[in-house]
Amino acid sequence: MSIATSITAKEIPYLRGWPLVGSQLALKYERLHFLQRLSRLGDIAGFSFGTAPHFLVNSPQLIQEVLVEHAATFYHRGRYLRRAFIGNGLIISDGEFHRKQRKLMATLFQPRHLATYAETITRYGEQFQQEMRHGEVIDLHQKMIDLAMSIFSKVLFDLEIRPGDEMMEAMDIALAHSAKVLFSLVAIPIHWPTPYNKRLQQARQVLQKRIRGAFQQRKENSEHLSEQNDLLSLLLQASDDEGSRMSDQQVLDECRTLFIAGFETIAMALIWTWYLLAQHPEVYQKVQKEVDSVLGGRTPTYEDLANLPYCLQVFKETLRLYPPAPMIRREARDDVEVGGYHLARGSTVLISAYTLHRRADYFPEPERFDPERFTPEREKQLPRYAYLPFGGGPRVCLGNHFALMEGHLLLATLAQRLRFELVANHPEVGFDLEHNLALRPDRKIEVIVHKRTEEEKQG
Ligand code: HEM
Repeated sequence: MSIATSITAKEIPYLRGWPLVGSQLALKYERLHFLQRLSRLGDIAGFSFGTAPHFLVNSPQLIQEVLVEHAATFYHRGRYLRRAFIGNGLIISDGEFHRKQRKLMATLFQPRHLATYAETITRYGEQFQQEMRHGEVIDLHQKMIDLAMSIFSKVLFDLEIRPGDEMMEAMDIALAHSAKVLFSLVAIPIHWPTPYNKRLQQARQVLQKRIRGAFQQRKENSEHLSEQNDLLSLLLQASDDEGSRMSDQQVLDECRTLFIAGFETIAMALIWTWYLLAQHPEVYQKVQKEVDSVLGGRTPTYEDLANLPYCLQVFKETLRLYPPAPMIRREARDDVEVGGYHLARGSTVLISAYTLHRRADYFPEPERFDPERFTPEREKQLPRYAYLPFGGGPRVCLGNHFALMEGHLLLATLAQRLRFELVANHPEVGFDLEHNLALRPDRKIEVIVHKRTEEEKQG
């Protein structure tokens, strides 16, 4: 089955869904499986969902057209997120306002700031490993969420958040809600007094209270702002070429945005990294050999990263197999041609790093975990937009350098001191893309902690 969307345009293969609901159930309950079925139809494939035409675009060339060349035509729709949690933050904003905000916010991730965030990351990493006991069984999933939350709240707001903090649950509710509304044909207004909305409002209040608290504190001590290096303080000081600053409301919206965009993605990337390493001892040994020879027992610094290339390869390969943000969504403002295919105004385009990263023509034996794919020489041979964990074009992830640095540093810090072994007969984990935006394991991942001895380190 295929559809020709104009007389001259090429035909787009099409996957027909159920009458009335189209592919809604498949997208809601078996999203990854459904996206993979679509990707097998070709570089672009259509499916039915609601009244608007929907397409999965799965080739580097077409993705470049959507995200870069026609970036102004394909916009990012996020009105439900806006109402509920983010206001008009960077993920939601559009056009000239987005461009201006992006420029302002890029200053937060300059190398001199990254170097100070690096110190926070390794401090928390060392604290984490010190608290581990040899032989104990831990829930890797929960521990990585706790670690990522502690680091991110420190970097973002200079807040100390410990496991069990109310922020954890509030974030979970916020993220699950964002995912729920993304593929619902009917959205219940959030001011209706349903039990679900009550929980949502409570979560929103927790996030607002804590973020406003940190914000108020900066405002009251504004004379010390320039001495502080957390992202909130930098946002308050950021100014454009004419010297204008963001309004207070905008600063708050951007803080919430950074939190929502950055925390869960990093946490998931860390979980998948350790899960894969526990399954591949030969890769783990190579990581440990590298950290032992470069660091010799000391805590890594930002400057060390250039000398730890294998650790970075491992992290990049993890993001290929399990991209924490596995789907990007855009809508066409106007009729548009993409790769000779005609897409009508109002069409929705999905881009899935999960299916793209499984194209065997770019990643032979795609299900195999193989960090050698990311040696500098081999990475250079990949076509642009074949590897897309952070998206691309004017909306490419703002925190991509930060995220790579955090993964790289934590890998080096922890691998030097610890080894994780999956408990015997651990079931294969599945993916929970139905309840959250990020690619999450759908169950506990239990591992046994091994603290490395000096003999082990000397090989
Ligand atoms: C491994 C971790 C991460 C992954 C895989 C990831 C992935 C992504 C992707 C795919 C997008 C593009 C979405 C789109 O085009 O619609 C994005 C956007 C964004 N990310 Fe990340 N991200 C990560 C970490 C972070 C961190 C740590 C931060 C903040 C410190 C962050 C902040 C943002 C922001 C603000 C945007 C919106 C950019 C815009 O629309 O201009 N991300 N991220």
